[in-house]
Amino acid sequence: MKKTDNQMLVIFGASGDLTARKLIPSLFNLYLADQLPENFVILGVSRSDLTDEAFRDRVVYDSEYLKQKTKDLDDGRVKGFVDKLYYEDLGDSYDTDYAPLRKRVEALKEKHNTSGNIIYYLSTPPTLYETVSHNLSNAGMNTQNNGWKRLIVEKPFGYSLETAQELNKGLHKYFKEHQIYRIDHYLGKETVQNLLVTRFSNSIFEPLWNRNYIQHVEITNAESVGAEKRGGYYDKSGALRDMFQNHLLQLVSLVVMEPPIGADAEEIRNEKVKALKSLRLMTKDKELFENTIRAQYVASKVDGKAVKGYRDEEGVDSNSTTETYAAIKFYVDNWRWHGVPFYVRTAKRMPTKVTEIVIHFKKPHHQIFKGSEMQEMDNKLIIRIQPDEGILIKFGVKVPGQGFKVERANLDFYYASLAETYVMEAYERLLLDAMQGDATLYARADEVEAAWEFVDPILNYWNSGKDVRMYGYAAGAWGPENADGLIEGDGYWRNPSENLAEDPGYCVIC
Ligand SMILES: NC(=O)C1=CN([C@@H]2O[C@H](COP(=O)(O)OP(=O)(O)OC[C@H]3O[C@@H](n4cnc5c(N)ncnc54)[C@H](OP(=O)(O)O)[C@@H]3O)[C@@H](O)[C@H]2O)C=CC1
Ligand SMILES: O=C1O[C@H](COP(=O)(O)O)[C@@H](O)[C@H](O)[C@H]1O
Repeated sequence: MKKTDNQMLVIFGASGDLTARKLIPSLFNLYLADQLPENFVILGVSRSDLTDEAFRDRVVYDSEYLKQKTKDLDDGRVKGFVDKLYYEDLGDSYDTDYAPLRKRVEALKEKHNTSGNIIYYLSTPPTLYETVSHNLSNAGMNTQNNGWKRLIVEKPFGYSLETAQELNKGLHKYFKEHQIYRIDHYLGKETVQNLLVTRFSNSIFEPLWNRNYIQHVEITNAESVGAEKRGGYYDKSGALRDMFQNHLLQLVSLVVMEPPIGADAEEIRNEKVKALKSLRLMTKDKELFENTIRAQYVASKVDGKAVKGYRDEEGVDSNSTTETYAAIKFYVDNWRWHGVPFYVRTAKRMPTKVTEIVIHFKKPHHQIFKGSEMQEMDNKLIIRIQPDEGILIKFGVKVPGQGFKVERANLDFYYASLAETYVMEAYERLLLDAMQGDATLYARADEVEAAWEFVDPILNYWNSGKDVRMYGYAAGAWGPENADGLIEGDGYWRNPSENLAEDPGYCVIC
């Protein structure tokens, strides 16, 4: 087991949604699992006027999640965690003198013997990332003389290639790259990490993992929810920025990358950057027109209940041209993937919540078993990221009896079958990694920029004012029909159900 130094976690934006919904519950779970260091303190920081007690009430005692979680726990366990929580009010602005904050940090360090190791977690709006870093530096709080200092930065990391580059430059004025941890919570998901293990710890997949055997790769990220309470944020972002540029291109990079020489953070991230840089940029209007689809959900009924259209959501412009659905077809220009199309789609208000990667293998070159079913008989490797996490291989078997009727059978593995094993939540895993100084599951500056480089031309085209179609799709449907045309040459989108084992997909026999 890796060692976790004694340390302090300072969360900026601690009065916000992310702190209450994700960060504190994850830290609490780490505490229950005895994963926190012996001497450890969490200091929440923001502009809200809160005492330590009010902060503790807000993020622990009043939290619905923690109420459930602590229901059957003895109070001592809860109190043990709560005693590690403190709060510091910054005043009217994040752009202020951090001397009082420094004094508080010093006092807590002495009181709890946490040493000078500190993680600063920026859970504020992104516009404040550089401001906070600058003021930490002004107060001498980024120096590493008396212990390491790390900075965790939330998404979104930039709004475009240019803004991401500016942000990287801004942060690098105050922190070295090895101190910066850019969070992408998909990398904290167990099944996403398992993608590396599936590819590089088995000898049966790697020989097939290339253009000779793979027909196409399909990635679906579907959410059944709409913009919810984040309409204001989402309307300035859209599906491409919110999900595709970060989480989905991370998945793509793990599928595309070459085997790293080891499991070290830099080795893995070097390969991921190379993978992202090999995505073929689409720059001409014609290719952007042919290979990208955007759409918005419109009002409909889901399970008999009326569901609002996107433009009627709270915080969303009633003439909004922000996409809630994006489907992109692209190629990877390298030796391994030449000519293999990748189809990636992400959307809100789909029939179910599901994320999966499907590797479609080529059909046998020569079919000796005849019959219409054989047209459908390609092998698939389905890597289910969520829910019902697992891996499934579809392959043909003979139906007992006369002749050679072929049916498709499943070879599968489900994480749920590991009932005894505790599977950490993404934020738990990522927080623990940062505490231990392991950046493998965090995005590096060049990785984020390479992803933006691919996405920028698509966004520019969509926002060019040229006649780019914004399709509509009924809330609760699998996106616009026009998206079928995108994948047509390679079949159809696999519209998966929540349960992987029962999912027949679209094929004739599954
Ligand atoms: N919430 C989520 O599910 C997710 C959030 N993120 C990212 O995490 C970060 C935090 O998210 P979340 O907690 O939802 O954000 P919030 O909007 O809740 O903001 C966090 C805190 O920042 C302060 N703040 C908000 N707006 C401003 C402003 N205009 N100027 C100064 N301070 C402001 C507020 O604290 P105070 O007024 O007390 O200073 C607020 O409580 C964001 O970067 C977000 O993009 C990423 C993925 C998911
Ligand atoms: O980063 C984000 O992710 C969530 C989806 O995360 P998941 O772990 O539930 O798949 C998405 O709803 C949100 O819009 C986006 O900002």
